[in-house]
Amino acid sequence: MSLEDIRTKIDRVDRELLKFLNERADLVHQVGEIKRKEGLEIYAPDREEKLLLKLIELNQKHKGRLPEKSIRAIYREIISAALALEQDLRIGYLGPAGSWTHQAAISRFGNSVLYVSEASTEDVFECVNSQEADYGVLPIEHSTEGAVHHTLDHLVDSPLQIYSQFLWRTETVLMSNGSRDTVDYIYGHPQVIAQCRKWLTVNFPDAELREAPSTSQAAAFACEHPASAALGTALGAELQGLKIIASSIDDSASQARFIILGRRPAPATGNDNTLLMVTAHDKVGALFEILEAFVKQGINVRHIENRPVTTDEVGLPSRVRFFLEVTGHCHDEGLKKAQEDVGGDGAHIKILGSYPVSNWGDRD
Ligand SMILES: O=C(O)C(=O)C[C@]1(C(=O)O)C=C[C@@H](O)C=C1
Repeated sequence: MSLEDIRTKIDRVDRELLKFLNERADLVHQVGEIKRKEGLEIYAPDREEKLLLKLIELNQKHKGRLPEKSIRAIYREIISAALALEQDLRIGYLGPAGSWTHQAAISRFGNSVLYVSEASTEDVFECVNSQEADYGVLPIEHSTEGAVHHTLDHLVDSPLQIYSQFLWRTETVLMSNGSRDTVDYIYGHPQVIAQCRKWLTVNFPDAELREAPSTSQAAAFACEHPASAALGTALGAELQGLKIIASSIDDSASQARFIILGRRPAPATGNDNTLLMVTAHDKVGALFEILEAFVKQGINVRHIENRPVTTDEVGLPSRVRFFLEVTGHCHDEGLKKAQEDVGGDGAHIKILGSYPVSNWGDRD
C-alpha cells in the first residue's frame, strides 16, 4: 500500500474516532446532569480505574499494538475532557507551576481541567475548603524520605478528607537553552542534586553544581545562559521554554504518594484503605491497645506514623498521636467497631479519608 493510501485510511479512522469521541461526550454530558441533580461527586476515580483496567485487559486479549502506558495516557485526556464537560473542574496544587505536585496533578486530571497554583500546603487546604477549587493535590509520602509531615499535620484540624490518592514516579530531567556539550554549570535544589549526584558525576564530571532555592528557580536561572542547565521536571522545562537534554537521571527510581483532598468522603470500592488519626493518653500500652482493637476485627494496620501533640493548655495530661493506615473503608462494620473500641479507651479517633488501594511499585 502506498503512503497516500495509508494516509487516506488513517483519515477515515480519525473521522470515525471523532464521531465516537463526540458520542462519548454526549453520554458524559448526561452523566454530569444526573450527578448534578443527585448532588453526586463529578470526579469518580474508582470508575476511571475500573474503566481503564477493562480496556487494558481487552487490549491484551486482542493483542493490540498499543502499550498500557499509551492507553492510560490517551484515556487520561479523554476523561479529562469529560470532567471539563461535566463541570469547570478546578484543581488546587502545591506550586509553583512546574512543581512535581503540578506534574503529578496533571497525570491524574489531564490537561482539560483548570489548575490553581497555591504557595503553601495551608493554601491548598484553604482553596478547597473555601470552594475556590474542587479538589486539592498534595504530596503525603516519598518512597525515599518517608511521610510528608506538613500534609499530615494540616489534616488534624481540617474538615476536608482524603478523597483519593495515587503514586507517581518523580523523574528528574536536565534542561537547558544550549546543548549537552555546552553545559558548564548546573542549577538544582540541593535535594534534587543529591538524588542525581552519581549520574551527574559520570555524565558532567566538570560541571559546577549550583544550589537553587527551588526547582522552578533553578529553571529560571538556566534560562539566562546557554552554558547553564537546571534539574527539574519535564513540565518545568516546557513552561520555561527550555530543552530537555537528558531525562530519567535519578540515581534510583523514586516515587511519591499524593493525596487528592475533597470536601466529601469517597464511596467504598471493595478494595480500600483508610487513614485515621488517634490521639490517646501517653501511658504504657497506649499503642498496643489501639492496635489490639484493629486486630480483633481482622483489620491490617499497614502503616503507623507518630506526631507530637501540641497544646496551649497547661496541666492537661500528656497525649500521643498516631496516624494509622488500615485496610478497609470507614463505612465497613469492622472498622466502625474498632473505632468504638479505641474510643471506649478514652482515645480520640478521626477518620482522615478512605480511598482505593495503590501500592508502591504498582504502576507508573
Ligand atoms: O462515569 C462517570 O461517573 C463519569 O463521570 C464519566 C467519566 C468518564 O469519562 O468515563 C468521567 C469522569 C469521572 O471521573 C469518571 C468517568
